[in-house]
Amino acid sequence: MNDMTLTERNVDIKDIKIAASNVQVHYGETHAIKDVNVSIEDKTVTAFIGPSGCGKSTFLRCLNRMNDTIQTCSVKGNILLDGEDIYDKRVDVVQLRAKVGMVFQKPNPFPKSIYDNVAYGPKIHGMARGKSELDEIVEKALRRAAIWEEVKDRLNAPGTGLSGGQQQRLCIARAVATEPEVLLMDEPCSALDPIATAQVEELIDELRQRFSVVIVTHSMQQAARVSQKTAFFHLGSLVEFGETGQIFTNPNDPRTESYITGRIG
Ligand SMILES: Nc1ncnc2c1ncn2[C@@H]1O[C@H](COP(=O)(O)OP(=O)(O)OP(=O)(O)O)[C@@H](O)[C@H]1O
Repeated sequence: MNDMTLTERNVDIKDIKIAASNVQVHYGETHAIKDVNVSIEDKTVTAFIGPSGCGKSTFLRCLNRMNDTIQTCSVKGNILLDGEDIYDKRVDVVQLRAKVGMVFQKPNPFPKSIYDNVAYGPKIHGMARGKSELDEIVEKALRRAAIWEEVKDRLNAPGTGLSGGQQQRLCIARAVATEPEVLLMDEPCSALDPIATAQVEELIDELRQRFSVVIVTHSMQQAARVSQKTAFFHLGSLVEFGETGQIFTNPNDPRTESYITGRIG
């Protein structure tokens, strides 16, 4: 993808959080991702869009090695986080996933209390020296996920007892509690009503002040609202990547244009 080289996009190398090159993904015989090159910038929301089955989620899962959990899946190519190869044999995937957190399509709180959902990651990563430090981390994460006021009086209640929108914000709190550098979100609003969606979108905008967010979405309105960069995938290839405004108003590739005008999808 020549239009994404650093020089042409005028992006300083220090602003690149994740650099993926020549990424290929197979599920057995299925060639799901075909030679994808993309640079994800720091403190930016990047949206992955494209028709169903084009490989958006597969590529997203490459960025924190979530595909490792799928037996038939093989990932080739190079993915660097701050210049370091995340597929290097020496990389501890648990640490990697704390740095590159993930929020899934369906809210999936653990069958534990609200407090324990958020405290779990910081505990296993030894981030707190005692109970009061852990309490602070939990409160900070719940505040950042804009759900503190709603749950502060029932931290010991089960996370699964919250509404869908609250559960998703709890999952976001759980993901931000380990102080990630990148947050991957796979259709985070697809199970939410418009009010909860608006809350999560507002939150995404706040989160990007601190780190880079990559969001897979089927909603072009959502991509246009929340992202600064957009990547359009089609049949496993990254067809076009650029400023969100440009992709939606003046795409370079006819396939992007067909998708955003509703002719393919
Ligand atoms: N676990 C899996 N095993 C086998 N094939 C898979 C698996 N997950 C995805 N695929 C295949 O890989 C391709 C890309 O799928 P992927 O889910 O990444 O697309 P997507 O763009 O995220 O789709 P959607 O928008 O429908 O969620 C598809 O052909 C899909 O059938």
